[in-house]
Amino acid sequence: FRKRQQDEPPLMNGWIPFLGVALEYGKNPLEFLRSIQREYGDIFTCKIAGKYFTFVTDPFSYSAVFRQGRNLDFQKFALGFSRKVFGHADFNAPMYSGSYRDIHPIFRQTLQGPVLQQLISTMMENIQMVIRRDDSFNWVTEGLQRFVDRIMFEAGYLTLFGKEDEALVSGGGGRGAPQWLSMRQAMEDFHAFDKALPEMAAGLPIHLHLKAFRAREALAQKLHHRRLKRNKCLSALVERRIQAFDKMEELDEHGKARTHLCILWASQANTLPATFWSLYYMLRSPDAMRAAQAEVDRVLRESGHTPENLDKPVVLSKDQLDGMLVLGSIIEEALRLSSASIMIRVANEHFTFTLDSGKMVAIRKGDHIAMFPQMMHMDPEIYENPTEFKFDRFLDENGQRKTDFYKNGRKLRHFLMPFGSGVSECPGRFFAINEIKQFLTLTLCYYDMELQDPAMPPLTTDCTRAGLGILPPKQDISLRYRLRRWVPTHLQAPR
Ligand code: HEM
Repeated sequence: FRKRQQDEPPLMNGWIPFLGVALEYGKNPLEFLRSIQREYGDIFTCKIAGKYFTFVTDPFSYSAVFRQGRNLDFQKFALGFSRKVFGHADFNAPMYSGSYRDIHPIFRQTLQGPVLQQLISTMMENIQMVIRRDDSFNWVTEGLQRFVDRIMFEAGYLTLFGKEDEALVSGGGGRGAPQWLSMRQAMEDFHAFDKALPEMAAGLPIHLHLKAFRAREALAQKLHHRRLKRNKCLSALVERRIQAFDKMEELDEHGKARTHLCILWASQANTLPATFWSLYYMLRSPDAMRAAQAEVDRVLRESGHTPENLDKPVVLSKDQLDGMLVLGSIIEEALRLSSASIMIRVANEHFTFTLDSGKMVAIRKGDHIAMFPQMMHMDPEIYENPTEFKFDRFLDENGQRKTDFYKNGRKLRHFLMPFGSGVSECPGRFFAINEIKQFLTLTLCYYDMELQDPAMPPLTTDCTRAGLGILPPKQDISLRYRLRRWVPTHLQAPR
């Protein structure tokens, strides 16, 4: 057990060798960290599974962490973690680290700025392609999570990795079915792998999780370069990464495929539950439904969806989606309630860290600095009744996006961080918000939807995701829906 040195933060060694406080932390990180914060203040160190994590819990001090770029490293931890779970090469090693430095910026270059429009247009087509395959004009019941995953997994996958050539998939015969069947299998594999991820994050080798291991390898098979290169409409992100990894001669084909698996996971693992919560909270709140439906109707009307072109797919620009502030607020509120990401940096050197309060603490080389924004998202001083869903929490009195939130009478710079912040901030965040907006818009346009049992007590989250992002619900819930024969609501007779 390590001893606390002078000027170091309070230290929680726990009483179990190696594990430290891992069990208490893993059971419910939010409650555990809150209780330590109450006792020891805004900064403290916990031993978790053999490593030392110094938690910075004061949101005003987050900027001080982000300013420590020289002393605190993000890549080392992120690449080490990703290598462990996805099984790709060690890109921290000298033989790869030079070339990998050129690969990382591809995220920002292909997921942000003007190129985003193309990604959004493809996603719009793909969501509608999946919805239009549906023929449930009579009421059907399905798990809400299943409904969301079925549509969003396939649409998101095809948007990034392109569509397989149907003639090749079906041996030249069938139309349509093989692509979706192969997507359904990929979705099952994705869930089998993703479910085991928290345990792998805690250190369990994937080989002890045979089902997850097989699922990971099956997914990687689909992402071999020779197969991806045959696909139509590859995203710029995947195309550029294929070119870059092809230049790394040391990597074999399966090793390259595993690097694409990281992208598949990053693009789906948080988006699926975030979409689930956005739709769930919207359906539960009559006020949210009314406001969202009015916004969707307005935008559809503006983009010319008239009775003459009802059979044509809905097309919305990025600007139109950006202007959908009610949906934006619903999504941000759902993210606030369900996000439990942990942000981690590793100290390159011994250094002194100065908190916003002016207090100084000594940080040891090799220790991890951790931020857990869920503590801020659930702080009643910042968000009144923090466990309640308020669809317009992120709208001001003029209906614009609200950005002023306060603690101790001071305005917060960081008040909502489901996507992290600083150097490691999620590069896919703009795409993610847009694709959830597209999903909500299109499901409101194409379906009548209601929860089977609206009076059921609110779903709770499963709080054991080891800081890996958006928490899934503890269980699924039944959704009733039927297609509306492609008629946008503003063109329907009042119901
Ligand atoms: C609601 C959906 C999403 C949420 C909540 C989310 C959240 C996050 C978070 C918390 C991180 C790590 C930040 C950190 O460690 O500080 C991250 C990283 C990342 N995300 Fe997202 N994400 C979402 C969707 C997406 C999508 C759709 C994509 C891609 C198309 C994507 C691509 C990535 C990538 C590539 C990284 C790693 C960045 C790096 O290594 O620098 N994410 N995301």
